[in-house]
Amino acid sequence: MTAGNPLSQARAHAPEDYDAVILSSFGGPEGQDDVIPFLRNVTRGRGIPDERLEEVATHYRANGGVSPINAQNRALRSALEAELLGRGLSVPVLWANRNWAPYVQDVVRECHSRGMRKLLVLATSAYSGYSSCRQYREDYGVALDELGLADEMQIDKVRQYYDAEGFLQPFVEGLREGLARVRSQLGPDGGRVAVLFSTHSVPTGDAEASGPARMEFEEGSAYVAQHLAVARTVLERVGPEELGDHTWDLVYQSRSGPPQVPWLEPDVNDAVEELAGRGVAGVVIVPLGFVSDHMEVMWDLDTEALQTCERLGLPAVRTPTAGTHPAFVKGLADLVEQRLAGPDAPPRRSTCAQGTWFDDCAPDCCVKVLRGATGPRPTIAQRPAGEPIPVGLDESGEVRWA
Ligand SMILES: CC1=C(CCC(=O)O)c2cc3nc(cc4[nH]c(cc5[nH]c(cc1n2)c(C)c5CCC(=O)O)c(CCC(=O)O)c4C)C(CCC(=O)O)=C3C
Ligand SMILES: [Fe+2]
Repeated sequence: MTAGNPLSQARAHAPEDYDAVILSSFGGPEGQDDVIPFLRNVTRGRGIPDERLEEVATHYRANGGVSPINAQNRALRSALEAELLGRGLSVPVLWANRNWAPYVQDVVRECHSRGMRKLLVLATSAYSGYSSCRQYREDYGVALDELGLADEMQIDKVRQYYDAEGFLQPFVEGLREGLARVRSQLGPDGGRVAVLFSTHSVPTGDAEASGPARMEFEEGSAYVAQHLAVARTVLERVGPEELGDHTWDLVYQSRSGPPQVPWLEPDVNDAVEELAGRGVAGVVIVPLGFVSDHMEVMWDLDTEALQTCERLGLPAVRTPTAGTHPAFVKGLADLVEQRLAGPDAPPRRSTCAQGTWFDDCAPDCCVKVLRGATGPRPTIAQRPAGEPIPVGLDESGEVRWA
């Protein structure tokens, strides 16, 4: 999709003069004493069993109580600011987290006291869904509400960018290298290699609620459909020659929550067991759901899933996430530039979907009502009630609004 296309125009917010961009992330502990307070922040009001918290704490404890995510975000923040400056855009890039300092509410308050009134949020999360999109919108909606600043400040958010070239490219390169490494361990007779695209599992209810309520998606879920679309594009880019004899699947990791609540499956470890039973010779795990090699990648894939492969005698590789890959930093800068008032914004392009995702979500997009609440929490980046919302696609792939 390009700038001149009426479809992408309908999805796009008008350009604005933003005072700052806020790189918005999950946050993580910076030492042993932070681990439990961090996990309490993450799970507040969410019914994660205590045993699960103790279990997850060990992942952080084994790494000195430090999550790699904060260092990765500091590096991404400065790389993005430098890239924007290189394009003549001297907008400051700040950093804020949901679950650890610097907290969203503190950063918003600080921006306000420095006279900033228009902010643009860029989340470290590429897909649609409650945890990956709407919850970021709520972080800011709730902060504005609690600070009493909703009338004084405008906070917008960059669209979901799962289909952006810069997000995709590191996965393409990683899969190429991963395949070569696994095949070199398989020897001359080779064999079938399983490509496992791994993402964060979510409750099936969240998966089904992802995307505008009346739009239809493959497997009934925008979250799942977007991952499938990216996986297929990555495979297409790598090409049949380099893929060779292979099979591929979308698999899930990092499940939590009470066992009676259904989450997306199969788990990556179960998938590996099953493939071993079917005679697969090697495995390449592509962490498709993540933008950096944080704890969920380091532990759930590099420690657990690769151990499962080793136990089954399968040569296996986990490929990198985007991190601060130059293509990713450029891609994020393009997304920001498309939102800033200016003459030469790069065109909005999608590598794999029917047009890029919406800048502003419908009120019913990815809705989740938290336990004990009477309705959804306040959000930013939402189309006002009463405005047309996307309800489906016609035969030519154009969005229908009603
Ligand atoms: C979709 C999704 C993403 C990807 C999108 C995005 O990036 O936002 C993501 C990322 C992350 N999840 C992370 C960590 C955790 N997630 C938890 C719990 C949960 N995640 C969920 C979903 C997601 N999570 C859900 C539905 C829960 C259940 C409870 C709840 O609804 O909140 C828990 C609680 C304990 C447990 O794991 O059981 C922890 C510690 C870290 C930090 C890693 C680090 O420190 O390096 C990151 C980047
Ligand atoms: Fe998570």
